[in-house]
Amino acid sequence: MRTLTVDLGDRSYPIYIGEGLLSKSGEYFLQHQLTTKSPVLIVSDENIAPKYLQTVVDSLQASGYQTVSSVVKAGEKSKSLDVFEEVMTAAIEGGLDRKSTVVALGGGVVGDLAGFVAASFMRGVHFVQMPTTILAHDSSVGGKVAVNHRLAKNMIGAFHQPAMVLYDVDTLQSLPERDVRSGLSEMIKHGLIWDEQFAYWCRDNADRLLALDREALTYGLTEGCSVKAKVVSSDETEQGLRAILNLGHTIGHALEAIGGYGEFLHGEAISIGMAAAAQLAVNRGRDRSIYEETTALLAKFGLPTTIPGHLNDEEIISAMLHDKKFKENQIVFILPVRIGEVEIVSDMTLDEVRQVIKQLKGEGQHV
Ligand SMILES: O=C(O)C(=O)C[C@@H](O)[C@H](O)[C@H](O)COP(=O)(O)O
Repeated sequence: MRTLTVDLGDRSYPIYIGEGLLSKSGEYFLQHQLTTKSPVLIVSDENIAPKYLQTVVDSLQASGYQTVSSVVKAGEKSKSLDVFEEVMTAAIEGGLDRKSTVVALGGGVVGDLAGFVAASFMRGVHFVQMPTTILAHDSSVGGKVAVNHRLAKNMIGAFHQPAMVLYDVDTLQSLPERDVRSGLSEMIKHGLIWDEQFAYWCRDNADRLLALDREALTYGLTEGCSVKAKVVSSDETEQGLRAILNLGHTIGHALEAIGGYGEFLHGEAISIGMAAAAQLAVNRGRDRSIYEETTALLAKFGLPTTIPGHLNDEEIISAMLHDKKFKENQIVFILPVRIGEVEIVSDMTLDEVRQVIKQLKGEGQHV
C-alpha cells in the first residue's frame, strides 16, 4: 500500500492507495478517531452501491459504527441542487449530528456531491473519500466539492477537505471502458502540468493502463495523486498555483454544460480542452510540436481532441463566460509551455477563443 500526505498543517490528511482497503474501512475510521457515537452517512450511486456498499457497511459496523446510506442515480446529472437536497434529507432522517461523518463511495460525481453535503450539513461535518474510479484520483484530493448549475459546472460549492482518502484499487477492475479512458485523461493532465517524465511514462504505458494492469494503475494513480497533493498543499484555495490543475477545464467545463452534462464524460471534455489549450499556445507562438505531442498522447488513450461540429461556437463561449475561470472581465486559460510545464494566462481575447474553436472543429487553419 502507498500512503501520500496532503500537507495542510493541522488539517493534513493521508491518501491510502492499495488493494482490499474498503473491507478495512472501519479500522481506518477508528485509526482516524472518527467517532462511533454519531451515525455515518454513506453516499453512493446505483452502479457502485450494489458492488461495494455492503462491504463498507459491514466493516464500519464491525468497528462499532452505525450507518445510513443514500444511493443516487449514476452520472453527472446527480451533481444538482435537487439531488443535494435528497441526500440532505437522508442525513437529517438518518439522525446525523455535528460529529457525524459523510462518506463518498463512488467516482467524482458522488465525491463532489457528498463533499458538498458534508461541507453544508450543520455547517460542516467530517468527510471521507472512498474513490472507485480513475477520474476520482483527481477529484477526491484537494477539497473542492460542488454541484452544478444548469448554466455552469461546479458553480455551487465549497472547499471542504476530507479526513482521509481511502483508494481501493480493486474497485477499478470493473470500470466500463469509457470511464477508464475518461479517468486517464486527468492522469495525463497531471503529467502535462507538472512532470514531463510522468507524462511520457503515461504515453509509454498507455496499453497497460487501458488494460487496467494493477501495477501500472497503482503507479499512475500514486504519481497523479502526488502531483495533486503537492499543488493543493501549496495553494489550498486557488489563489495562484492551484489554477494549473484547470488545464483543459476552461473549454472543457463549457462543453460539459452545453452538452447538458450528458454528451461528454468529464475526462473527455477535458481532453478536448487540453488539445484546445495546446493549440492556443501554438497560436501564441509556441512550437507546433506542443500541440502535436499533446494530441498524440491523448489519442493514444482514445480520447477526443476535436470539438464536434454540431456544437454552437457562441454557446461554448457564453458557457465559458459563466464559469469561475472568467473573472475581472478576463478568461483564465492554462497553456502548455512544454510537456510538464504550463503557464496561467489571463489576457486571452474572445477572438482567440473563437479561432481555436474553429480550429478544433476542423474549420480553421491550424498554425
Ligand atoms: O482541484 C482542482 O483545483 C482542479 O482544478 C481539479 C479539476 O480537475 C477539477 O475538475 C475541479 O473540480 C475543477 O475545479 P473548478 O474550480 O474549475 O470547478
